[in-house]
Amino acid sequence: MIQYNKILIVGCGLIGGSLALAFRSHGVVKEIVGVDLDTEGLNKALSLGVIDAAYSRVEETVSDVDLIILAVPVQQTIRQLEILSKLPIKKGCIITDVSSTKSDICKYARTHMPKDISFVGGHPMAGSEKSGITAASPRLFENAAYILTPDPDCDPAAVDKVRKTFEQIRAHVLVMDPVQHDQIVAAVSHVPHVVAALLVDQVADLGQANPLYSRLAAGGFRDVTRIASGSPVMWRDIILTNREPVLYLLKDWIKRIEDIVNWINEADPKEIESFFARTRDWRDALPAKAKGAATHYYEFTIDVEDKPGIIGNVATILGQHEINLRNIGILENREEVNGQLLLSFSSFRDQEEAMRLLLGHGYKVYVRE
Ligand SMILES: NC(=O)C1=CN([C@@H]2O[C@H](COP(=O)(O)OP(=O)(O)OC[C@H]3O[C@@H](n4cnc5c(N)ncnc54)[C@H](O)[C@@H]3O)[C@@H](O)[C@H]2O)C=CC1
Ligand SMILES: O=C(O)C(=O)Cc1ccc(O)cc1
Repeated sequence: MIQYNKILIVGCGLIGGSLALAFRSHGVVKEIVGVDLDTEGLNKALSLGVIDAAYSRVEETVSDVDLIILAVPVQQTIRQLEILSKLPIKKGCIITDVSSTKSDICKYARTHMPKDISFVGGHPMAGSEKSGITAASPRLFENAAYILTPDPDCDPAAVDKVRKTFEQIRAHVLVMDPVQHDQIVAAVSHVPHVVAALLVDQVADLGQANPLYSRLAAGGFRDVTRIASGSPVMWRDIILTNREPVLYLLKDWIKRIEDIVNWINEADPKEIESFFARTRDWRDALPAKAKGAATHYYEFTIDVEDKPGIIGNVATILGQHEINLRNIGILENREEVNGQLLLSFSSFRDQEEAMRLLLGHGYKVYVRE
């Protein structure tokens, strides 16, 4: 079992916060310190107990940490590596990152980082369209692929330690070359993001002249465009650091769009049906989504006042009655949902019992569909 004395998380948002929570719940670390430019988010991470101490710059806390996690947008990750390369880092400290693209970062680390610092590039294939500490979850990485892209010259003991660290939070670690990584994620993540944004852009333009477009944008449109709600800064950096593979695939798209335009133009039923049949078959054959953070079988929300200690209060009520709370999260996006605090349980019995208790303590309870 891996246990670090002190981990530094640079960027206490969705991914940094989720890693901190997962490390805590799996005994990976004794103390977690956080750095973030956004003081509001950083203070929230501190008051929620996600981190033990908060700093505004890495310089203030770096000297005695054993593992540094860079969880900031891609271009900021490179900037942080530059800063770290000039600081007195503890001997044996390992640096890893979580950025969605790997070639530029790994190239920078290989050419600029001191040789006695082990940098192991990383990318958890788990996340969401939400940002910030309030969207963080300790179970985000359970059953998710976690890709590592170590340099061939990196100390194998450091790579092994990083692998074991992420396995301990129940992720499935895969080691691959950064260039291959970027080509694959361009197809399964980056181009889909561009396409989702294009779909939204088209309907948004049409909607300017007619509000019925947004009123009728339901079901399928919402499913296929969910990811377009992601952080614009994060996605800007991803696209700008993976230009070649993204451009290659978008040019391929133009050809594919031309094919579909031709089949529709020619009213070709055979081609149109066979296109929908082969894409459905491939989609249906994808492995079933593993049970992870996104799957909460028994959950409800409650209304709570925005004051310190409220989460602790709810957790205490449930803990005193030995109800196993699986996850607790603050909902920022209140669309179609009553209640700000989402509680998830492993069983229907726990959910029912928790609802009864919290109602008894005066909380307003809302069951989700
Ligand atoms: N959102 C997702 O689903 C996933 C994101 N990633 C990668 O994880 C990284 C972080 O993304 P999220 O956690 O989603 O974003 P986020 O926006 O939730 O968190 C990023 C945090 O970094 C802070 N930050 C930005 N620049 C900084 C700087 N120079 N110094 C200190 N703090 C700084 C921000 O204030 C923010 O709190 C990105 O590189 C992204 O590509 C990887 C997998 C999934
Ligand atoms: O919202 C989703 O479903 C995502 O796919 C999130 C995501 C965003 C960026 C990544 O590099 C990895 C995962």
